[in-house]
Amino acid sequence: ESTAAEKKRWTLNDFDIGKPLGRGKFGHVYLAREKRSNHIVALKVLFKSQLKQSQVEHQLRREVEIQSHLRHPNILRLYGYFYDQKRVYLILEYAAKGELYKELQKYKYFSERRAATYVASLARALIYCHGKHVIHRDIKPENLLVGAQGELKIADFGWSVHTFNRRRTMCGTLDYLPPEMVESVEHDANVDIWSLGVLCYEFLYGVPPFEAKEHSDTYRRIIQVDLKFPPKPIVSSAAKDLISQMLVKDSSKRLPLQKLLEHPWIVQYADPSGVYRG
Ligand SMILES: CC(=O)N[C@H]1CCN(c2c(Cl)cnc3[nH]c(-c4cn(C)nc4C)nc23)C1
Repeated sequence: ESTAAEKKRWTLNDFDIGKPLGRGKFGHVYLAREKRSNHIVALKVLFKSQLKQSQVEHQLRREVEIQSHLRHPNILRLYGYFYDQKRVYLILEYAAKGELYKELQKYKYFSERRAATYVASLARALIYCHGKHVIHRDIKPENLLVGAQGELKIADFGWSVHTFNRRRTMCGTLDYLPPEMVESVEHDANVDIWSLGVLCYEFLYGVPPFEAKEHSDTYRRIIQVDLKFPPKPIVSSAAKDLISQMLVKDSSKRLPLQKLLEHPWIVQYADPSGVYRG
């Protein structure tokens, strides 16, 4: 259902612009206040010139289309957008406690309670997305923000896609498909389970599991699932068990997100409110 905010034709005059919050690849994000309602938002300003030269207009349209229709406490709202001669403006929910990766840098790694609480809330957000045939495909600390009550918000749906119905290629005959379609390894919602497993590891150890100096080494470690748990910091075997069930090469054998929420580590450590209160 579209709200009044969705229908309204917004312009820059509707907002008082505040301090810059950060820089995305295609422009800046500013704190802003909508004049009539005094509602605080984050205004993402993108330059059309840069969007054009990077051929990401279609990706941006998809991001807006997808994120504006998602309603979940752990997904950053996109209230609307507008544009002028040179720029496109996205009116986004303001996450009062900022970027999660800065917290991770500050603390090096999170406690099991904090990590499990975050992983459980992300799993719930992804279950919601997958229920709408949306896969995020870019779950990483840089795309996670923290709301006023400490709740996690998935932002930046720049890489999300609607999974088109694969009836044609899944149970239909493959006979008529050209080699490039039979060959291409189609990915499905299970890519987000893998990424959540990588994120869980990074929350607990402070580094991602397949990190290496060279990209080629990281690539090899990923395809070989070269998963090692360092002796420090000390992490429970329950956490290692969960991560091991998510970082599985065969995407159909990864622990389903619903099962993740029933895993002993989540049940024992995640705060049921989905909010880490420190
Ligand atoms: C790629 C990209 O958009 N990255 C970030 C920049 C700020 N932006 C925010 C977005 Cl899109 C929404 N809410 C935010 N809140 C903050 C923030 C709050 N504090 C106290 N410090 C910061 C920073 N930033 C945002 C997303």
